[in-house]
Amino acid sequence: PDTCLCRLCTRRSSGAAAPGSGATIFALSSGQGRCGIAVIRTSGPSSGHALQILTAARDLPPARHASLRLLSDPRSGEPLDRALVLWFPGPRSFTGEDCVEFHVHGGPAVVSGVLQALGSVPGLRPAEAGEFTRRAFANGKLNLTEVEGLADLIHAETEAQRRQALRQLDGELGHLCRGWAETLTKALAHVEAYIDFGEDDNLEEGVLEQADIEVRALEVALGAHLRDARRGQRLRSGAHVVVTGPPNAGKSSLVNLLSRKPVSIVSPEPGTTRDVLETPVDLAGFPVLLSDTAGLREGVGPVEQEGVRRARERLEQADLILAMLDASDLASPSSCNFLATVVASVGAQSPSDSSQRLLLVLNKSDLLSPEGPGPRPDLPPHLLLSCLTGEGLDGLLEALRKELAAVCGDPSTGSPLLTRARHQHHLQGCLDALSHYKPSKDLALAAEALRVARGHLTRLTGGGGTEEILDIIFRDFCVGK
Ligand SMILES: Nc1nc2c(ncn2[C@@H]2O[C@H](COP(=O)(O)OP(=O)(O)OP(=O)(O)O)[C@@H](O)[C@H]2O)c(=O)[nH]1
Ligand SMILES: [K+]
Ligand SMILES: [Mg+2]
Repeated sequence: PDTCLCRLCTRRSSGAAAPGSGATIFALSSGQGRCGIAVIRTSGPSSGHALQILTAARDLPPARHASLRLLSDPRSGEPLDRALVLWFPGPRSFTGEDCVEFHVHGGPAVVSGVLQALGSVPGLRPAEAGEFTRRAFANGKLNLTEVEGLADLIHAETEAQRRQALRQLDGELGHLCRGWAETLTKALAHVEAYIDFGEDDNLEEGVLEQADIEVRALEVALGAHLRDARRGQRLRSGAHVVVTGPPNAGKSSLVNLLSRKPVSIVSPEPGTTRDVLETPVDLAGFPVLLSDTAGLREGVGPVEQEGVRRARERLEQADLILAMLDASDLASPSSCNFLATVVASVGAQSPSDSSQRLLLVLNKSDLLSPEGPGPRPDLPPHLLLSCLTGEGLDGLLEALRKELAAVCGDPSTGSPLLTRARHQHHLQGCLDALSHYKPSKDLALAAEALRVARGHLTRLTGGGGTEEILDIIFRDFCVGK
């Protein structure tokens, strides 16, 4: 253990830290740069001691109460700042260890002065990225899906992402998995009892049948969640929305309007956009990667032809297609061709399969004469818009919100989403293992299938997680988190 020469050092930490957690770590936990208040945290057995040294006080402040204290450098005695300090003795702290928070004035000199003072206290060292959360996980304060939720919450950029991350941090997904794992444990107990006492009369009737019913119900539930899997991942990393249509329909005008910046060149010349231009936008609270593409037409030069090829390629990856036509030009060959190919082929898919979705937008509504006949009566469902006047934009945004809720899943309702490929992998593994559960054939193999299936659920929430997985997940965190 670290020894301290400081005369103030009258007691060690409250001893609540997990055994073997080792060093006490410290870091700036609020953002870098000049700010009103900066928060510096410590975690580990020497936290209380560090607080005593920096406040030159024999006693620790009352636990979990903000106290105003003068902080000074223990080496020179020089005052550093008048700050709020909070003392969180373990295990009732974020990491489960003894923790201290210093709320100091946010000037760079104050922050670096306090960090240096902490670094001079024996037993303290700067924290590595994600180390606070890692300790919280090691001490059972958060399970793995909650850690992922916290990482997502820190990185959330849109409303829907924030809601989803908060739900995961609240442990909804972990709770669901634990319930499923319990079902498997019970079924396993029944099968094992049957293996041991199968011939006995003492065994309750219908033990195996009950296990069977529960396992089959679990398979149905897992299947339903897996079908939702891509939605949660889209919510985390952004849904692909691709704007397509014949040349000059106003695709680039719409992309600029939705992203509120001049992403693409707009001009009266057909064939202006050639490359695929991708921009991240927040559409109605959902994270979206919006792609502008070349107008679809044949018989053009090689460069534009390559643009059309790229546009078609990008179209295949779209979660949601914004199909755009010039409302004043619906009879043209390029419009008819577009309706007959792209719009008809996506529209023909059944809406229940989770493949692509499409919104048909008729732009340039300002060019339609108020008395004249509206758009063709044989058109599929569509929205009228004018990128020029902004008319119809609210309706389009509302339609987009509905479509994106279907594409990404609605994080305010419904069951917890699987936001990562890791979640999908383990649920699929669990389901695959259950397909080998056939107690009528071989009881020992059936029991093994239940064990393997349960193992996948446990690993999803971090039980028996390997260091490798932990490294990948904690890599997302920054220092001080
Ligand atoms: N009147 C009117 N003109 C529009 C509207 N939207 C776009 N335009 C005009 O239509 C022309 C083509 O617009 P773009 O946004 O470049 O069309 P595009 O579909 O991206 O064209 P390509 O990239 O060449 O395929 C430009 O002159 C725009 O100013 C609209 O709502 N009303
Ligand atoms: K154009
Ligand atoms: Mg364009």
